[in-house]
Amino acid sequence: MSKFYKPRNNGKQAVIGQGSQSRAAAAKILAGVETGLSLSDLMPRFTAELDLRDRALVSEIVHGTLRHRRLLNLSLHPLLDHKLSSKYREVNTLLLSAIYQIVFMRTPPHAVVASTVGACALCKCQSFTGMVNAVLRRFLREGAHLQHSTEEAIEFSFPDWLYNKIKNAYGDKTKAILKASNEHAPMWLRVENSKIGTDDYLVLLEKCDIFAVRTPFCSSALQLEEPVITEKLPLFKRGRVSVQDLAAQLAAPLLDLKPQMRVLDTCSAPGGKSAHILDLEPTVELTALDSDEKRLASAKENLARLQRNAVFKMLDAQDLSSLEGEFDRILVDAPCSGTGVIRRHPDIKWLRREGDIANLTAIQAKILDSAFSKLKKGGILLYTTCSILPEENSEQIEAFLSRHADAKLLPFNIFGQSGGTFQHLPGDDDADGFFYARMIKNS
Ligand SMILES: C[S@@+](CC[C@H](N)C(=O)[O-])C[C@H]1O[C@@H](n2cnc3c(N)ncnc32)[C@H](O)[C@@H]1O
Repeated sequence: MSKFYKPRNNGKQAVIGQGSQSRAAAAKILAGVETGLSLSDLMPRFTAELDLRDRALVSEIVHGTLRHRRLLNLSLHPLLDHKLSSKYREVNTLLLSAIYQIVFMRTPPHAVVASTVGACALCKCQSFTGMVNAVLRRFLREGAHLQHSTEEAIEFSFPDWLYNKIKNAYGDKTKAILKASNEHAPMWLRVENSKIGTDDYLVLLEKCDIFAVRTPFCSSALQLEEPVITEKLPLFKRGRVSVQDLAAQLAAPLLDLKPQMRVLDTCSAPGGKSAHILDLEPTVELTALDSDEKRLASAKENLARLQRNAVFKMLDAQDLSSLEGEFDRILVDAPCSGTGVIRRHPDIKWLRREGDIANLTAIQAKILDSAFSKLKKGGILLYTTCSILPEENSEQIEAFLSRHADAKLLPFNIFGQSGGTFQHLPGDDDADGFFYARMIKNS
């Protein structure tokens, strides 16, 4: 007997019921992640035809299934008599996402089964309709229980290599980090305070029945009670507000900007911190670089919405020798593992490979060195990542300081604490995981 499920043509036509389209889109997106593509590429591609409600449903199914993938697999595995060939990836992702909907979303089981069975045809696997139906019915018959594991990496659905790195770095705090990384992230706004006060914007939000709270850590930040689409935010199109996590909003103020300064943002796209720099000090001469053409275009678009100007350049920041002159302030918001923002991008858990980390740390070190060579004496370089791994953060900065005798840490206060570097952990203060290091070049 074959080890794999065989497609069967049993002559039955699956009924494509209401909701099948969104289930099929979710299954295709999840299968795409398994082939190494990111959610930011896949979501727009597979949800373009759906209305806003279905898009939100697909997003919830996809994010949740990725958050709990190992546990869902653990629960699915005993229900399968054979393996599913990778040729029929969508069958597997349909089943995983159906279990997610039944257990975590508490969607009525009959609706999940009907829409998932109907989605088989839309995923070009109608020959698996009977099998999908049988597996889900068995899951329900046997109590619809999620299997659990005593292994933390499985229980919190992290790949072993990443779990081990986090455990080595954080010991007892590991469980809290994993738990926070699997939770829904709140939506934070950054009010453009050079144009409108935070309290005034809060009033505008309330008039639109959108409720938000302030934080003691940052005067421009508002945390929404419920996420909304940006189209619903008052004056969004007119550039009075941006969506930006609290931890990211705490970066630009550390640059201690002054009027007319020359400022370099080495890794600027999609422009979140460039925009904040220009809001804090609109008179600075900002050069915004990125090595990715498409992403740089999105930074340009964002700054245009905010009615800000910068000199944009597509450039690999590992070699800045072509850039003229020196800068008073440099931000290196480096490409990183993204391990501090898994709660927003759960695909990171499955897309990153252990070997990526050494590549990233090498690139970060080169960007830091080339950026420092462009810093004026007495100038400030701010290094940030949305990573929680020491090799990209504290160890990276230790190595940098040992290479540059003319660099020294410049202490700062953040989240009520002070130091020359700061590692924020995901979920603390309702913000993302983020690392900050501020250096000054000796004059
Ligand atoms: C963390 S993101 C930057 C986010 C941005 N600072 C913001 O606040 O919106 C890192 C960026 O670095 C860019 N990048 C990666 N390698 C680079 C390199 N060698 N030189 C310049 N930019 C690079 C990526 O394309 C990506 O846009």
